[in-house]
Amino acid sequence: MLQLSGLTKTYGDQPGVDRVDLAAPSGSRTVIVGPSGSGKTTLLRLIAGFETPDAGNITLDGRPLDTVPPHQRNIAYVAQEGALFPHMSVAENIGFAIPRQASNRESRIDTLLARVGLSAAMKSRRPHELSGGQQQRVALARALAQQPALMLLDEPFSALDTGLREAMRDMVEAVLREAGIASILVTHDQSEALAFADHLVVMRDARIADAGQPQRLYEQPIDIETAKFLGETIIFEAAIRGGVADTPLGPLAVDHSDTAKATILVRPEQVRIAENGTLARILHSSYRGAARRLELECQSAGHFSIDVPAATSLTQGDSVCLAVNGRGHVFRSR
Ligand SMILES: Nc1ncnc2c1ncn2[C@@H]1O[C@H](COP(=O)(O)OP(=O)(O)OP(=O)(O)O)[C@@H](O)[C@H]1O
Repeated sequence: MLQLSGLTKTYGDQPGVDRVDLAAPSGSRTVIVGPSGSGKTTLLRLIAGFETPDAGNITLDGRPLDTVPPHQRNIAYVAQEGALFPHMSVAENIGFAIPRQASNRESRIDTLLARVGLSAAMKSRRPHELSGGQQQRVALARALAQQPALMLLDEPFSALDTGLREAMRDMVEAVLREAGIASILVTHDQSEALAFADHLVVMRDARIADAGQPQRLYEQPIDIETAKFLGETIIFEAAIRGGVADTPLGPLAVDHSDTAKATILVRPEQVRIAENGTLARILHSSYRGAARRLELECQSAGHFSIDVPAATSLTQGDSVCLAVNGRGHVFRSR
């Protein structure tokens, strides 16, 4: 189990990471998301030991890491571009952390290659003879060869295109799960974060803005900024009476006690077209293959977009009635 408490790192007068507390149980998958400059990479580099904290501490399985150099931390690091040794073959890269004299060295390299979905024919290739996705697979195999307690993944899929990205993400998740290795993944991509994480951390201005189970963060984010960071939003103010908010989209059950004025979140996918309900006008309709996206204007709930079946006959200028599924979320802080 990795434990961070009060972890702080400042560059001049610029906070990199500010009083961060975090626990990652063994075998867990933590994802850190946040806008550029929010401190994600700094946090990973502190954990890896590439940076020294100004305050706070890091323990792994109860052992303080303050004075432990990076290569003795039992932590592997996979960077954005893989950073393979260019002059070494695939086999030599993967075998880097396996002692030369180990009798099972070759078979371990073969097992790791297979585990990341690469054929044995790749063994003698150099990194420049591999695609971006293959290079990232080798980087992952090299990190797995260290048999770490914790794997740090800093935007490891960001150089790959969408389809490959998803395949790689699923592969990495499966491999780490099988090996029982805890991981901390940094990404810019909200959907990647929600898909990979069992614990999601949103960073902002060097601090943790919100953390918890991905579904909780998506449905019940702590504040408007976190809500917007994790997906599209419809936000309005309304009074709550008897657990029901009187909203521009009609009466809506909410997760908060009664108050005269609350700020409420609804996700656009909760909104559907209904026989009757709140009137909205279609400003724009665009075909997206699997669905059609309607950009709507609703007098008091503003502009937002919803996806409907692609075959719909609704077009720009039409009026529709809207209803909301599920509950609205009331922000506790703003
Ligand atoms: N070596 C450094 N020297 C000075 N300032 C730094 C250094 N590394 C990071 N910072 C600053 O610390 C803050 C956090 O940077 P960090 O790279 O951790 O953010 P990030 O969330 O990983 O951003 P990105 O998503 O763009 O990679 C930024 O304001 C950055 O300018």
